[in-house]
Amino acid sequence: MEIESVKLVYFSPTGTTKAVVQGIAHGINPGTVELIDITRPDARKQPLLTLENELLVIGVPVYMGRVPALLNEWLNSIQARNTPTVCVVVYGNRVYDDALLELKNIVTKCGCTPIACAAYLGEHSFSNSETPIAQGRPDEDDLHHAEIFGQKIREKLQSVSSISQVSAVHVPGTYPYGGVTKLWTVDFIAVSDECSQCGTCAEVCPVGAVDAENSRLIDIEKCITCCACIKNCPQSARSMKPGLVKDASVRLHTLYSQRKEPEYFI
Ligand SMILES: Cc1cc2nc3c(=O)[nH]c(=O)nc-3n(C[C@H](O)[C@H](O)[C@H](O)COP(=O)(O)O)c2cc1C
Repeated sequence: MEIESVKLVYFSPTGTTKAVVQGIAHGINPGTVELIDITRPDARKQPLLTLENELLVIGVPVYMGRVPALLNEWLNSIQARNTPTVCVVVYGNRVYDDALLELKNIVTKCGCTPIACAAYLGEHSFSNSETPIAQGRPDEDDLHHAEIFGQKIREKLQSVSSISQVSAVHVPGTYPYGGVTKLWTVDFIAVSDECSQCGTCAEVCPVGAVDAENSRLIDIEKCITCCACIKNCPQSARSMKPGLVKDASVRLHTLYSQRKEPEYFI
């Protein structure tokens, strides 16, 4: 099978998932790559339709060992017809639990044919200069790994003449899934006087939780604690208040300091 085009789909509030799937696409080296960034709420209003002659690469971060629940509706609405698909989860050096299996099962139900899956490492959303967790990842080695994985995907597809000949992929995980889908409802963002009300935080929020006129106003019922607003603030005016999320950051920094390596299944 020749790959003519790749649809690169990603949800990536702090950019690590995007970097990983782009690294994989680099290795696949197709004619064209269409980026489908589903991070912003507007982008998730548009359903995805794909066919057998396209390759779909879908990347999501791991939230509490699961596929982020806010993506369920959009992911389940994908309309595919035997589309060869690569499932990728990116996690912050703790665990990915059953998230990869969950993503694979969701896309299979939508008509996709998983041909390869992988779990990569990304700097943890809760990481900061005081309590770094997987800081700087994906790094050069991770991106090299992603490129090699991309080349292997290409070779796998080139070794068959139709999608029906592709061997099944097995990934770790069990069903019913472990992990947690309900995220914390927590008021954890401190905004300093450095804030210039530039509106970047509202723009980058994947769930529209930050008020565009007053960046101090955060709807904590909507907030998914992704930290995109903290990490993207041009004035570094946003940080974590003492409490649940900051404590988690300290705990993760202490418990998960040992470097984990990416894995692929093909
Ligand atoms: C609410 C939430 C839950 C998370 N749960 C996990 C987890 O269970 N295991 C893990 O290793 N990392 C976890 N992370 C970290 C992210 O998976 C990781 O930082 C990822 O690289 C973020 O992707 P992004 O840069 O594309 O936003 C969590 C992050 C958030 C915000």
